[in-house]
Amino acid sequence: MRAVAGDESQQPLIADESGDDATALPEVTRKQANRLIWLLTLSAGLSGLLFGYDSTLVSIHEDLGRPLSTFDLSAITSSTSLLALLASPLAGHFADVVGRRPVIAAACGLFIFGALFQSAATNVWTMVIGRSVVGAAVGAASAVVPLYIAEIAPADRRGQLVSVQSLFITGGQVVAYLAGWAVMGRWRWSVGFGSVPALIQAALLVGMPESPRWLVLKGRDDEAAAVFTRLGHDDCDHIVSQVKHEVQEEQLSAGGSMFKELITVPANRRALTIAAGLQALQQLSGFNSLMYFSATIFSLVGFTSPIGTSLSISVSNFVFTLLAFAIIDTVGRRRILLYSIPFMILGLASCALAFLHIDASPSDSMSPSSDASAETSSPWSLVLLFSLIFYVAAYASGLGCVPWQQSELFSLSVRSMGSGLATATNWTSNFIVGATFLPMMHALGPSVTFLVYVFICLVGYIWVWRCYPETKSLELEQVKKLLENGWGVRASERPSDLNG
Ligand SMILES: O[C@H]1[C@H](O)[C@@H](O)[C@H](O)[C@@H](O)[C@H]1O
Repeated sequence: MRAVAGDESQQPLIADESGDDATALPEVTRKQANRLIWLLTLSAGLSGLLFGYDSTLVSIHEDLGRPLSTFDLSAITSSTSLLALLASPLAGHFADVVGRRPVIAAACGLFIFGALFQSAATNVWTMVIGRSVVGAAVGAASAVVPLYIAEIAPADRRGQLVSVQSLFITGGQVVAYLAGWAVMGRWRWSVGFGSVPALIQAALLVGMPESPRWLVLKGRDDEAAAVFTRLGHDDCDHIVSQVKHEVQEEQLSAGGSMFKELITVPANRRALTIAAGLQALQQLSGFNSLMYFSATIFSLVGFTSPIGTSLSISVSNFVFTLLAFAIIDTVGRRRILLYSIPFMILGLASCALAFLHIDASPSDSMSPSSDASAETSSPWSLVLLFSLIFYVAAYASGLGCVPWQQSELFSLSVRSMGSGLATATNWTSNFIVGATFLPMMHALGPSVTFLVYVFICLVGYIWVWRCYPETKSLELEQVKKLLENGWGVRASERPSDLNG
């Protein structure tokens, strides 16, 4: 357990919220609180399943009134990420004004509506509208769900609980591949199926309490204390007054405007730089080019079952997210990234090498070529497959998961706006990678394209090493202190320095 140097007023809060303190509660109460925290995490995390499911490419081949052109396909696929990037900062704003829970509920409603609308689409433009509605839901949920989970989680399990969302996302991507396969072209079923988890979530939302920290922010202290009690804190008045004190301090220093506070207060500005930087790095390292185009890549290099091979990418992504989930609170966020990014670089570099030996000339189509089975895979194609899986494993155990811890970096009064802006950075970068991957493959060739991602990961590694402090086990209220006088990397690496 840690305290920030020189800040005596934080000490009791740390004791209140630690896992140790929870053991002081009667066993039954502690178990009930644990169960509730898990239930809330899983209910909120269901949005992640929809995020993963809906952010995967839909393969629609007919049935929309005309054969689909490349333009139609890109409009259908990019509408999701475009709307997600617009919706996430808005969701951050509304999560501050009306609360975290109503925004999760609104996203849930949009998921249901969007899924049904898509499955009834009669032409390209109605499909684009359906995808856009789902995109807005994905954007809102991806900004607010990790924030909600971080605000209800005990400090020592926060990393793991927030990572549940990543497990759901990557699980949703596997299910989307499997569903696409199982329905074999009956895409109306696969898009409509997206409404099922959303309906389950709608039912679960009825019993979901508002984030107690947001309640304190809005002066609803009694309600906040009641939620903290249900979450297993035994001295709720104390934690409420600590969070309140924090809010008052922040409001005094910023003079009212949330955006001004985010940009002008140095600790907040650093938090935003780290959160948005990590999200940009997650996307610009190129992972989603595999998610979206791996079937195309595999058909180019002559694999007989490109879709099956692509499934191995999404399954590896899911399996290694489990690893991140298991170790994030013990190894820590920063250390996981410092250990895993070098392996990403290695994987990408050996992909670039393999491509040098493979005759892969990209075509205009985004769909895997159907006569790929005519070619035979060379040993270099196998090297490519293993390198890609290696890269995915390294990505999933670090960069795929860690940036979603973003909300812990922000102090309460700017947390939702900061998380919204960082999420918008994720979707903007996602859009850039989706739009540039195939043109880069054409213009630069596959080897150089992969070397570009190597370069981005190298720069990202150095930046993480210099600027991203370890936040594991710190209270949300403490992280702000860490960022007050610099990036806080040294202080966070030496727990003894943090014990005032
Ligand atoms: O954390 C998730 C996860 O890594 C997904 O697999 C990826 O598709 C998303 O873009 C990312 O945000």
